[in-house]
Amino acid sequence: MPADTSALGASAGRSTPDDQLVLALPKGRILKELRPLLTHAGIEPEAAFDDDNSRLLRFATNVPNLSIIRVRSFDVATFVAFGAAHLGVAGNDVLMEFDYPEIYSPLDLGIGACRLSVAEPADMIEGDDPTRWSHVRVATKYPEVTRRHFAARGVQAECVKLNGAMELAPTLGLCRRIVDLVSTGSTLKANGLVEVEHIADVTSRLIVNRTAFKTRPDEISYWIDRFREAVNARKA
Ligand SMILES: Nc1ncnc2c1ncn2[C@@H]1O[C@H](COP(=O)(O)OP(=O)(O)OP(=O)(O)O)[C@@H](O)[C@H]1O
Ligand SMILES: O=P(O)(O)OC[C@H]1O[C@H](OP(=O)(O)OP(=O)(O)O)[C@H](O)[C@@H]1O
Repeated sequence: MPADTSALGASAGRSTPDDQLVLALPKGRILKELRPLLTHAGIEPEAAFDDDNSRLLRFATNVPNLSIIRVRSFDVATFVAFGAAHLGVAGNDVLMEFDYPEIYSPLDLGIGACRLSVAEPADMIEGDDPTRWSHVRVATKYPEVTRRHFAARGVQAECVKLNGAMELAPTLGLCRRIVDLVSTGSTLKANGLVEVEHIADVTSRLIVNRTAFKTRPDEISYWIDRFREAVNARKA
């Protein structure tokens, strides 16, 4: 049963775009998994949200004081950290990379499960001893996480920032190793790479701007509770 949002006290016509709560959602694969959770939490975006041809970026919902923005996954964290959005959904890969102190992450949504790993060409593995590395050159979308991961054991990581298709980098001589997300492992396999180190497990989280949580505690707690119920219903 979707949640009864009338408990929020937001009646049609009462809120203006300026006082609406803004929920930032990532485009792409997470959105597909998130859709049933949204419905269960009682949020139905306007029709344009599901129309791939629509150029709209901010969407009204059935809840008068809640609108949705659809942005790139890394930008969800930035919109929430700067308070431009009050709530959002982001993978902990993104949260680890930015490490924004303004973001509070109260709920694991249990979607977007994958892992962040170090990988290298399969034919390099024999004779390669990671404990002997002192300097590595790595292609990644996650330079901060990568540097921290290697620095923790005294290895200096030189990171080459890429935004996708990291798996191409070793074959084309850009670097010998990559740090990227792995789920089924098929992208690594198809490109002749193997995982050599696990950095972190990844799932998507509900995130909240800390200041907004202090200034609008009832509304934000309401949505955390609705999402928690949706996650529990999915597990049941
Ligand atoms: N293979 C995967 N399996 C499961 N979850 C994934 C996988 N790849 C990415 N994710 C999760 O989904 C989030 C968004 O990834 P996605 O691939 O949709 O965006 P992107 O194409 O990398 O970024 P952008 O939004 O900048 O185009 C990641 O931050 C991660 O948390
Ligand atoms: O282990 P797998 O199941 O193969 O998934 C891993 C792939 O998924 C992600 O890429 P995505 O498909 O999002 O494309 P991108 O490189 O454009 O981000 C990630 O960057 C890997 O390339």
